[in-house]
This record gives sequence, structure tokens and C-alpha cells, in this order.
Amino acid sequence: HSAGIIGAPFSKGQVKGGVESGPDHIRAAGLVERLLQQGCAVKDYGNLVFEHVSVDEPVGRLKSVRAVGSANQKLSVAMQKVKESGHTAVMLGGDHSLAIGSVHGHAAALGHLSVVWVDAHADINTPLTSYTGNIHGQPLSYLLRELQSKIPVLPNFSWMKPCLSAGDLVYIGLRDVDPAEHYILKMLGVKMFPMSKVDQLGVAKVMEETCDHLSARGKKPIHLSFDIDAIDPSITPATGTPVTGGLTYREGLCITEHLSQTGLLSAVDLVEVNPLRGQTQNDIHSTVSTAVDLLLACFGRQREG
Ligand SMILES: N[C@](CCCC[B-](O)(O)O)(CCN1CCC(O)CC1)C(=O)O
Ligand SMILES: [Mn+2]
Ligand SMILES: [Mn+2]
Repeated sequence: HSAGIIGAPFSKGQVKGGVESGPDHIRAAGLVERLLQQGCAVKDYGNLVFEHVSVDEPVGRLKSVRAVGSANQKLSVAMQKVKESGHTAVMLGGDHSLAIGSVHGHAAALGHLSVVWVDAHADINTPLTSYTGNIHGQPLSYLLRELQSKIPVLPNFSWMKPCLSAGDLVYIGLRDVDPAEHYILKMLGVKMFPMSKVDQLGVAKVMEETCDHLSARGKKPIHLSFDIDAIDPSITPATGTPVTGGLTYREGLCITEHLSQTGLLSAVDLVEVNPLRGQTQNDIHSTVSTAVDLLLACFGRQREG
């Protein structure tokens, strides 16, 4: 294993301050040292510097479009470099709008890929269906080829092109999906394992069916986009949009251990850790250490030793 770590201290895909300090909290919890201890090579590329965008008037309801566009352009270039250097990429967020640049850069380097999106939310609102205008609820609509007719021309987004097909996307952990998102998911026939399915099948079967679905599409490199709010807020409360009824700590490890064992894991996003949303130090510690443990499992750490 070799990990190439990119910190993306970015928060403009949503409106709650604090998520930009996610990368530094995850590093301070010992991510690099723990990866090295388990025999993983590590290259830490540090944090990207996102210049302030002074004039960024809303476009329709969309907030901070220009900032989100330029941040993701920079991230896409960085991701591509990390992949071309042969590492498994680790993108530390920052909010989930960063998946636009992360997936785009990954696809630019490798051509085709599959995406496993672990999240309480579908993050597939289009600019026109979004209630909030927060772009962290929309990244997949910019990435999916099938939705391009729904995306208007946006400032600072001309650098990107859609790079993912709906059949190469699998969701795990959904439990707060907006009506328009649900319609889109059904229309596109996206493979999904909402929490109801996780309860019904159990996480081992969910992972078996996820991998069967992906293998049937030709074993493409896997991009795991892990939103920490997929885990139950009793474990990971320090996040911007907590939703009760989430994955247990153990289910989170089952997911990441299983994907690691496929040997196809090529990039991991770990996003939406927001220390300011924790009520106590313990809230923050529980959230950040769970994020670290999930990442260690992505790089081969096994609970049996
Ligand atoms: N779907 C939401 C949440 C996005 C969460 C992004 B993340 O990266 O954390 O997955 C809106 C959620 N919805 C808004 C109306 C409320 O009544 C219920 C929640 C949106 O803002 O689009
Ligand atoms: Mn979420
Ligand atoms: Mn998300």
C-alpha cells in the first residue's frame, strides 16, 4: 500500500464554519504515523491553498459557485498528480462539494472508474432541484454524464466535464434523500443500499452485492467517497448535517475493510468532519478517531491483527 494524502481545507459547499479544519484535525489524530506503523508508504502533499474569491454572488439559489468551481479545479489537478505518482489517493475534507474535483481528477488520471458513495445523503441535487443551494448536496449531478442537460453553464466550472456513468455508482447508508433526488435515483436506476437495506441484508451482504454490481461492470478502480455523516451521530456527532439511524462504527469498518480487500481501491475521500459541530471534546475525538480508523482500514488494517 502507498497513500498520497491531500488536505482540502474547504467549506464553501455549505454554510457551517469549521469543516475547513477537518484535514488538520485528522492529521493531528495521527493518520500519517498510524499508516506508517501498519506498513503503508505515505506521501503527504499537505493542504491545498484555496485563494479567497471576493465577488461570488449567488447564481440562482447556488451559493459560492465561483469559490467551489475554482477550489475543485485546483483539487482535480492535485488528484491527477497523486494518481499519476501511483499512490492510492486520500482526500481529506472539507465539505462534500470537493468530490467534484476529487472524482474528476481521479477519472482524468485513470480514465474509467466506479464510485462507492457512503453517506446519509444522496448529494445528487441539481442546481435547480436543490432546496438549500449548498453545493455539497449536489456534487454527483455535476459528475454524472446522464444529468448534464440539467446543469446550467456556471462560472469557474468550464474546466470540468462529466466523468461518471450512473451504472458505475453505488450508494451505501442513505437515509435523508430529498424527493427530487429520489426521483433522479429511480430514473437513472442507480444501485443503492439505504439504511433500510443495510438492516434487511446486513452489511456483509451489502458489500457482497456492491462488489458483484461493480464486477459485473468490469472491475474498474474504486473511488470511495466517504461522508462521515454516514456513521451514526452517536459515534460521529461533529459534522454539519447529522441524521439519526446511521451506520455503526463496526459497519463502517466492514465497508472499508471489504473494499480494501478487493485490491481495487484507488482513491478515498473522507469529508464533512466539522470539529466546531461537536458539543464536547469527546464528540470531536470520537468523530476524528473514527475517521482515522476508517482510513486505516482502507489501507489494510485488520481488527484480527
Ligand atoms: N440534501 C440536502 C443535504 C445535503 C447534505 C450534503 B452532505 O455532503 O452532508 O451529504 C438538504 C437536506 N434537507 C433539507 C431540507 C430539510 O427539511 C431536510 C434535509 C441539501 O442541502 O441538498
Ligand atoms: Mn451527508
Ligand atoms: Mn455528502
